[in-house]
Amino acid sequence: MKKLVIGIGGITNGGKTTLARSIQEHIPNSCVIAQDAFFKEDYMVAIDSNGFKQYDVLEALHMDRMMSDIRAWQKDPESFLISRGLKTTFPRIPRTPDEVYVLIIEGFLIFNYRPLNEIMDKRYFLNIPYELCKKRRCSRVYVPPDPPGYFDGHVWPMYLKNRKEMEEMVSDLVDLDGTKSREELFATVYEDVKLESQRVLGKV
Ligand SMILES: Nc1ncnc2c1ncn2[C@@H]1O[C@H](COP(=O)(O)OP(=O)(O)OP(=O)(O)O)[C@@H](O)[C@H]1O
Ligand SMILES: NC(=O)c1ccc[n+]([C@@H]2O[C@H](CO)[C@@H](O)[C@H]2O)c1
Repeated sequence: MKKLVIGIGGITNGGKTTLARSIQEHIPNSCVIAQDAFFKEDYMVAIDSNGFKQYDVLEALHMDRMMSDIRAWQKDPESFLISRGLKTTFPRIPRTPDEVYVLIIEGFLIFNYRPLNEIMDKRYFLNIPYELCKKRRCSRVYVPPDPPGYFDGHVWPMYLKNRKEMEEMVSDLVDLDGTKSREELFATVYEDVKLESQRVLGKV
């Protein structure tokens, strides 16, 4: 059985979730683990001197829990897919040498966390400019909702800080222009993931 782990990271509202889901829908035996599902409960998140909840830092996330889900997938991808209610195309017996299970790890701080970084075979980074990011973010409702001034007071400065840290840790990111259409982004990454799967199988 072969495995492929891809990371779809990037700026908030860059389109990570949209892209990850569309890849998952089109690649058989794939699944998504999304970092946003691991935010700590509101009362556990620190507050800065301006009263802003510090959500855009690794400390706001249960990274240990995220890693244990990932380890469960690594140990037995087929059972993991079944446990998530996803279909597998491979029969349990007999196994064929052409099986590739694909894990898509999606999130805004996935490349800043070393244990996660180490297990990814391919890393994509979705980026959009400040104005578009602010516009998209302001049209979304998070739980809890962003308080007034949150984007410029917390989200953007943290993005700049996290991005700098990430650039010191990883060098092989594939940059994706998040201003492109959903279809164009999907097509680019889909073709690449298919190629990576062939590579994992030793066919290219
Ligand atoms: N290629 C695109 N073109 C235009 N709008 C898009 C595109 N991709 C996603 N969107 C829209 O932008 C918003 C953010 O998308 P999405 O939730 O996929 O981003 P994200 O990076 O996962 O955000 P988050 O910061 O919550 O993690 C959504 O309203 C979505 O419909
Ligand atoms: N619990 C949540 O999902 C949550 C709560 C508050 C803020 N956020 C924001 O999610 C983004 C990453 O997708 C970050 O920029 C957080 O500010 C998420």
